[in-house]
Amino acid sequence: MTTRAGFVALIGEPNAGKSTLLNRMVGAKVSIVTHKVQTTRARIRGVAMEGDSQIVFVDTPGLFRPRRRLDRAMVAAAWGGAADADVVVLMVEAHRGITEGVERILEGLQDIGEGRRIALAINKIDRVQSEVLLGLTKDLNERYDFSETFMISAERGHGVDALRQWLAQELPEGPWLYPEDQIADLPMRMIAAEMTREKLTLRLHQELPYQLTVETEHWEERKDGSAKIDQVIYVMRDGHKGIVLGKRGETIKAVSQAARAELEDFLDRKVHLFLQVKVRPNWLEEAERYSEMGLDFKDGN
Ligand SMILES: Nc1nc2c(ncn2[C@@H]2O[C@H](COP(=O)(O)OP(=O)(O)OP(=O)(O)O)[C@@H](O)[C@H]2O)c(=O)[nH]1
Repeated sequence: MTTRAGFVALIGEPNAGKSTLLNRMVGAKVSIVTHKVQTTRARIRGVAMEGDSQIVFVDTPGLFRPRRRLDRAMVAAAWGGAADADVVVLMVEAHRGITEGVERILEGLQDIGEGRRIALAINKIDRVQSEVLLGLTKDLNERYDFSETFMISAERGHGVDALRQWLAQELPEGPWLYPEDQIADLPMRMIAAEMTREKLTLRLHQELPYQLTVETEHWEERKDGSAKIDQVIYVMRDGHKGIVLGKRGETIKAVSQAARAELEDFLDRKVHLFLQVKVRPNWLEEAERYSEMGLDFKDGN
């Protein structure tokens, strides 16, 4: 049997549908989808098996114009992920077409495209008429010579199998990177932290977009089959702590319940989730935090 294995980077503007596509291809909720933009802060990978190929997905943060230092790290991470990948898939939203952001990514592709397979996936085709789609396909292929174009709806699953099959056959021959039986629990701690962060983001809306981070500190498998998970929510200021806790602890309680329910669903067993809120000032500026969030692709990690 000839096995294949390699890395696939999904790139695109924030909200393009990268997480949704990743979840579909991997078949489990490994990367968190919310309606807010720029939610994918960490490098979260999922692994999909397709025939004899093992596809390791790198879900990059949104590529957007850097503003703060963290944003620059995110952009570097996004391109770093693409530059390390065997195959890159650029996702473009069908109804938005060639935006300024897409233009910038197309320019960036010129630098990393050398000797790499780059596919175009026009996503959200459920939102446009076919004439629009054909026009967009033509325009994009005139600007960049894509190896292949796919028209997909990540949300509805249209075209996703074809894309996954194509990716599988494009990967280099070689041994699998992860033992098949380990795939499911690859980044469990990270997934769990992302679930809590998603619930916080949904609950707090505009109040605290970036200034918090969640880490899973402890994970204990109990004899009765349940899991005890301890997480810390780090905020930047004392004032933020109060917001996360809410009046009489209502916010944190609701977040904890929602996250626990999702974790139980995902793990298919009982979960005891303990959340703590701690202040860690200036974490945005701490370089080592970047690496914990998986943002330093280039440093051999
Ligand atoms: N109509 C439609 N909506 C979609 C489709 N795919 C994704 N979406 C929606 O688009 C929004 C963004 O999807 P995400 O998967 O979070 O996008 P992302 O590219 O990972 O976003 P960032 O994490 O910000 O980089 C969500 O509300 C999805 O439900 C699709 O095929 N059709």
